[in-house]
Amino acid sequence: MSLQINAVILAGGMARRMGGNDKGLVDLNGQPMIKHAIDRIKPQVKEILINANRNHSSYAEFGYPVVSDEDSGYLGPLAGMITAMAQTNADYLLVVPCDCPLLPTDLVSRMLSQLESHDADLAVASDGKREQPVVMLLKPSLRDSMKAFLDGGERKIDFWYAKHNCVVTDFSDQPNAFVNVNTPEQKQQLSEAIAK
Ligand SMILES: Nc1nc2c(ncn2[C@@H]2O[C@H](COP(=O)(O)OP(=O)(O)OP(=O)(O)O)[C@@H](O)[C@H]2O)c(=O)[nH]1
Repeated sequence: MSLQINAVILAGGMARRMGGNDKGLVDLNGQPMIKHAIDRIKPQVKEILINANRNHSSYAEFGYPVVSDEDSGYLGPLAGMITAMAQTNADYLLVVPCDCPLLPTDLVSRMLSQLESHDADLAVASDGKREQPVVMLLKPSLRDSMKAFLDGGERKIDFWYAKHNCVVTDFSDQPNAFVNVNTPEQKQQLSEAIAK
């Protein structure tokens, strides 16, 4: 029996460094930022969920369900994850942010293979220098633990996964895969690099 893997694309942040403009909808080389992530992830998963806290009708135009954080307090990415984990019936949930337009096309296969070979609960991606805490493959059954962590006032994702059986999947062979866009200047730089 093949495993079902679904994805949530997190677009629920305030995007303060982008001047408050909704980062997932900001144009990058002719497409909304989130569309680049969707195109990378779509072939790798069965279903996609978009997690956004504003502009729902714009996000709905991509053709996937859109959900807001259960708690509307902008509690950070973990809030989006627990919302998505409650709504999925998949074996594993892939979590990615909306602001990484160059995500690996072999993200799921490599994380899953490592996760299974280590009998781990979750895999987190690394670019070889840093772990990428908002790029994870995890079991939805971890939701209770994540919710308790968040309810306890904690926000740091790496502190949460350090409590679990976690493997780090190395993507240092794709050094730009997790380039992320937080500011208008970074958007301009990436736009020029993609266009070359
Ligand atoms: N659901 C949800 N996602 C969030 C929240 N805060 C950040 N994220 C998402 O987590 C990822 C990383 O977010 P950041 O870039 O650190 O935060 P941001 O709010 O988008 O941007 P800044 O305000 O500039 O820090 C992005 O995909 C965000 O959309 C939140 O409160 N809820």
